[in-house]
Amino acid sequence: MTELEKLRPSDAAIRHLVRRLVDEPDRWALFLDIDGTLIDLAATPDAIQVPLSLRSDLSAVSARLGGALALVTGRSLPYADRLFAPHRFPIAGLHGAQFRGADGKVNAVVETPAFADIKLRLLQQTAWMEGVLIEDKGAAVAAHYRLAPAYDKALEQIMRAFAEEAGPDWVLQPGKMVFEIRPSRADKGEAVASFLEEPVFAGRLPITIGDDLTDESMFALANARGGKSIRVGSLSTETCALAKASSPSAIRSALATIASTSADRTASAS
Ligand SMILES: O=P(O)(O)OC[C@H]1O[C@H](O[C@H]2O[C@H](CO)[C@@H](O)[C@H](O)[C@H]2O)[C@H](O)[C@@H](O)[C@@H]1O
Ligand SMILES: [Mg+2]
Repeated sequence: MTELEKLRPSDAAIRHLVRRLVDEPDRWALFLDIDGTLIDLAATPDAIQVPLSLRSDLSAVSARLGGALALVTGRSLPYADRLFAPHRFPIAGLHGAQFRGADGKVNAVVETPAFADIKLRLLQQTAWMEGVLIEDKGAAVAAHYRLAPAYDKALEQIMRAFAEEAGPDWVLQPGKMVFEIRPSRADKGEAVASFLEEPVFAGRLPITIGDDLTDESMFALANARGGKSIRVGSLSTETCALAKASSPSAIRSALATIASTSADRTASAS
């Protein structure tokens, strides 16, 4: 059974996507979220598993698209790079606040002493909440409650207060079993807009694929530019994505198919 045949009937948008990317590799640019989109969610941030083939499939798809593939993630740049080493893709980290274009140049918000102090006090104030994990990402911080769901409201209150104290350069970013404080300078939509100004991406239509609230801004950007937006997983909240995919596994199957389909075998992908 081929990777495409493994897809569920509800993954029609993914089959269509594969056809588009195989048939028209010069027309599209691909923007991919990481957690919950490329990689299955796990109990803790460090418990994720990156399938070995995903790295090489991403690299092959990127080559096929002439390099017009970028990762757009809430993770920090160094963390995301480690996940896909030895490959290094154009990437936006911290939900858009860190940016490395196709030319390799990095533009990133740096943490201030005041923000470092907030992170320290956040650790102290949540130390009693068994199961709550604080993920220090430099200029952003995430408070995870996947292992302690009873603390969601208490944690939201604490994070809201710290986000307010941090001032207008930071903003509260809710996500899947997590509250984050991230730089407000750029969101994922603005990051995708910046990529589209680079020569490698310019003139192409954006395809954005994500699974969470933070991805809504890049869905909206893709919709406004005549591209495609795909939300992965079950929809517990409203989304402006125009299509859906059942799971990260469906996205990986699509990438594997594109990676292994040579240009003269286009017809077999449909
Ligand atoms: O924008 P993304 O690439 O999807 O990153 C969003 C956040 O993902 C991570 O947290 C989420 O995934 C964890 C691992 O599966 C899971 O344990 C957690 O509950 C999820 O919220 C990551 O830890 C964050 O830093 C990212 O911002
Ligand atoms: Mg995600």
